Amino acid sequence: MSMIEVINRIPTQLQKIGQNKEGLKLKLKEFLKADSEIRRIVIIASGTSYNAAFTTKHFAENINQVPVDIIYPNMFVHYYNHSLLDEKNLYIFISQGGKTKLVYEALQIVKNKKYRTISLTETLNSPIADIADIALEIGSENEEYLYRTLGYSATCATLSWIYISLLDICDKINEEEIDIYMQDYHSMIKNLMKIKENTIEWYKKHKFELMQKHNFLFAGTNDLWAVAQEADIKFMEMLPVFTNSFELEELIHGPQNSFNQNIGYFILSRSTEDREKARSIAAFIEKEISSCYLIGDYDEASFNVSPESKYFSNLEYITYFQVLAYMLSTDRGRDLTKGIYPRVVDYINKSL
Ligand SMILES: O=P(O)(O)OC[C@H]1O[C@](O)(CO)[C@@H](O)[C@@H]1O
Repeated sequence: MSMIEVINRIPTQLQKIGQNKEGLKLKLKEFLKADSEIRRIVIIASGTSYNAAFTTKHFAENINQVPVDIIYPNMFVHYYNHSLLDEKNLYIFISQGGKTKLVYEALQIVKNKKYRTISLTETLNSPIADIADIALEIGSENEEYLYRTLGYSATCATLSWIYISLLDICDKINEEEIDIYMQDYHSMIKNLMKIKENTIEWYKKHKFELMQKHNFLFAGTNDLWAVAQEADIKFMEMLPVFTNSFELEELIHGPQNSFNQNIGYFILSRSTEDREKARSIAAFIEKEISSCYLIGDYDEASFNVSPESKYFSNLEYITYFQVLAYMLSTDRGRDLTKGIYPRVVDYINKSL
């Protein structure tokens, strides 16, 4: 099974996640029944799992009116002030593999305090799922590659439905409003394969230029910053080349000094969010340094994602980068079934 087939499976899996929303809500309701007040949502996760939490943070904070903190497991276990842990918080531990050592240790810390814990893993048959108060599935079922594409999109989708369910449990949303989210979610799902096809066409025209780049840089604002961060990690682990990502404005607070023509630049933007800033930075890079690809929802963009969704368009944007990472890594001759340095585990092991 090639990775593009995994990417092709994303719409079906997202569909299933949407269909499971009642089951998800019931599990959460049963768990939270005694006390549904949530002061903060605190998420502990690494890599792509962290990026999925980051991508949906803005949505969660807007609809639930509850702050969402996302903390790397190592920071949480060793350097976080554990006296800040609060029984009114909801702690979510995400690990697609279900056995990331520090996510497990972080969960143990919160569990020892008897505070509320939820795990999100690919399978419930995993050490992290075993010790959480409630164990939820991400919805990726069985992703074949370690370089997660389906897992990222599924984690974003499941988190979004968790956030909508939390509103529902507290009677802060009615059926019609839930239906608006569901229709919008389906519009996103329906558009993913079209974006995939358009990306392949776009890639054919830009392949020569992209193959010459030594590094890549991604920037965006709001949730597109999180998508930029996920694109960054995909290119880094798959192509593999060294990459970096920035919040849009931060791009010109230092990084611009290191720009050169060997870097491929991607600026993610929406017409409603900092469009002029994105255009100005792209024009600067394009005229002074090298090609800069504006990835947006408008015609002047180098690639128009043409998103159909209002609330879940980040999953439309990431499709472009998932497909591009696959195309570039394949054309560079990368075998995605193997890590570049499997011997790393002789030095340090991240898994239980
Ligand atoms: O979600 P998990 O299984 O804890 O893994 C964390 C990260 O480690 C990787 O598997 C490898 O870096 C990433 O793909 C993933 O995001």
